[in-house]
Amino acid sequence: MSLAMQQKIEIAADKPYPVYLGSSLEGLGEYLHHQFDDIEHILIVSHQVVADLYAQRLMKGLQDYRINLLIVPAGEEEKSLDRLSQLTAEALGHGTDRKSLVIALGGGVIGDLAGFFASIFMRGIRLIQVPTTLLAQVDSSIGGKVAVNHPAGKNILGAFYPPQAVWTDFSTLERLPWEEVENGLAESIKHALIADGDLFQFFENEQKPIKQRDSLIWSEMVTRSSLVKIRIVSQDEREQGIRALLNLGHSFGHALETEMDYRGITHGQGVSVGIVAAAHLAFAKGLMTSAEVDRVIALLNSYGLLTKIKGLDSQNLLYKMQADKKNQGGRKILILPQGIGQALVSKECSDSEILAAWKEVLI
Ligand SMILES: NC(=O)c1ccc[n+]([C@@H]2O[C@H](COP(=O)([O-])OP(=O)(O)OC[C@H]3O[C@@H](n4cnc5c(N)ncnc54)[C@H](O)[C@@H]3O)[C@@H](O)[C@H]2O)c1
Ligand SMILES: O=C(O)C(=O)C[C@@H](O)[C@H](O)[C@H](O)COP(=O)(O)O
Ligand SMILES: [Zn+2]
Repeated sequence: MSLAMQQKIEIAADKPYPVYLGSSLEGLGEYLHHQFDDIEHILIVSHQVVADLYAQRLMKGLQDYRINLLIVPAGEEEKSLDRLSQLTAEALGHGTDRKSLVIALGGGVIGDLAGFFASIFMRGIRLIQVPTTLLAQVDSSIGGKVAVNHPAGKNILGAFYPPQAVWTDFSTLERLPWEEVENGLAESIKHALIADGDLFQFFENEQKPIKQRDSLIWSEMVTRSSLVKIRIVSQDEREQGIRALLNLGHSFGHALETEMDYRGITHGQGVSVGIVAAAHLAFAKGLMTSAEVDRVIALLNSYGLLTKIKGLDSQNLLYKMQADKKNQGGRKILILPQGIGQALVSKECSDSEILAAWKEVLI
């Protein structure tokens, strides 16, 4: 995969920040030198596998800084208060102070965990997101949501904490295992379904080059999908309105993840099954035709994404949905697709309609 030209896109927010698409890991040091004159110490938070692949390249540009690399075990279950506490102890042991910078080098788990750590350590220290999974590049690194999970609810403890910058190097996706690509595709297809019908068609038409990891098509896929997220969070940083659409599939997906104790299911798989459930609910509400529901399921299936799940109880899952952050006054609020390329926020879904949607995806 060759390096594409770097593109800088500014996110409109209370504190605007840039997303650099198609940048190079080696170039981050020069950027930091140029932007900040008061950083001496950097904490890089990563997984071992990612550090083995990319820490050296990143550190090439960081020779003038005192660097500590903190390794977090991989897995959604590590996005926890326990791991946050462990990170805090390690950071203090390394003399981290208010002028230190955190670099989150990894996927969404690292971005959310290290990001939440940065948001609360000494009441907040600076953060740069360096996303290395497809999911993190198109979704989690953008928009400032950071969090850890709780046994009773996904991302229940968190913050809106914009980074100083998002530094996206497409070449880090070269060695990403296909099952992790699938997780990113779930969110990318979600972006297409809620806001960009042409992107949905792109996913339908470009299956071969996407599966073959054609570098130009991948750059286009990451860029177009990131642009959907950038456009939405720039209009509504704190989810007062349109940003909620990015939660399509998540009321169902988060319930699955919580019910399974964040093990044996990935976030992307939960989202993929959740999109299917939301599409069935949208059909029941007259918002989608059955042909459109079939089109969504066919696209997810064509990339090998999960569209049904075994061995779970719909009543338990309905109960888990009570922890959804979109709910108001005990009423469930769901995001429903409206055809292909549009979505809406629905406050009108009854428990029996939601249970019926669950039954469509449970086997
Ligand atoms: N903050 C947000 O807006 C937001 C958005 C979407 C998802 N999320 C969160 O993101 C998390 C899921 O993120 P994810 O799907 O990236 O999973 P992940 O962070 O667990 O990464 C998946 C696996 O890929 C490995 N990996 C990472 N980069 C690699 C690379 N370049 N090459 C090879 N292996 C690599 C990791 O070590 C890990 O084992 C969930 O916790 C979800 O809630 C947050
Ligand atoms: O950025 C957002 O807003 C999203 O909803 C993106 C989601 O893909 C992501 O999983 C997010 O972390 C979910 O947010 P939450 O508020 O439901 O925890
Ligand atoms: Zn998500």
